[in-house]
Amino acid sequence: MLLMKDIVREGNDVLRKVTDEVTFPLSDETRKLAEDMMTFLKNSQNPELAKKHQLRPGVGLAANQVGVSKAMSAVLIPDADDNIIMEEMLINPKIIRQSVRKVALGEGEGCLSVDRNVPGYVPRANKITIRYQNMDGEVLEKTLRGYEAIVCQHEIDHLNGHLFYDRINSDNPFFVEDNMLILE
Ligand SMILES: CNC(=O)c1cccc(C)c1Nc1nc(N2CCN(c3ccccc3Cl)CC2)nc(N2CSC[C@H]2C(=O)NC)n1
Ligand code: NI
Repeated sequence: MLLMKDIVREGNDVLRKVTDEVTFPLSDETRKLAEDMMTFLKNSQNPELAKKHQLRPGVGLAANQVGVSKAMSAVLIPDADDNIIMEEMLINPKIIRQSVRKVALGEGEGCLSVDRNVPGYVPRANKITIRYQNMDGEVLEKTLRGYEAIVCQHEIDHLNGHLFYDRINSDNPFFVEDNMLILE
């Protein structure tokens, strides 16, 4: 199982490279990695397992965060009652439509590869449509808003070598762009 020691931290070049397209059918190795990434997120959201294995909780994990430069991310988003509202392997994801209107988490963003607090709003499109492939190679499209849109943009950024703080306004980290929504 993946542990925090397997998570690559900022400063490692693999986080700054554009990841390679995933080809189908998935090799056994790639399929297992995808499964391990989703299992990591599940374990990280389970209080007992997170405590036992010292896991930081996350709702998204990109393959280059575990040192594999492939365009795939696991996303596992629960709601306040721990019902899963999104469980998806995003393979070769692309944002094909995005709103002008921006959104940002009021508390800022965290990242499993960044062992420090970087305060500030991370402005992202409030509504996006992504095109991606699932584990069977089927091409799917999904429209996302708010928190789900934020998480998927954070993960797709990873696959393109970006980290969340690249998007924080350096002059004024808490600058609120026109019409920007702040999610508390
Ligand atoms: C610096 N301030 C902050 O971090 C921050 C501070 C406060 C609030 C928020 C909302 C913040 N922001 C933030 N909180 C999260 N979590 C909230 C807790 N949760 C979780 C925790 C426990 C069990 C189950 C779960 Cl589900 C896990 C996810 N996740 C992300 N991000 C940014 S997009 C990718 C995603 C990610 O997975 N990061 C590792 N940001
Ligand atoms: Ni991250």
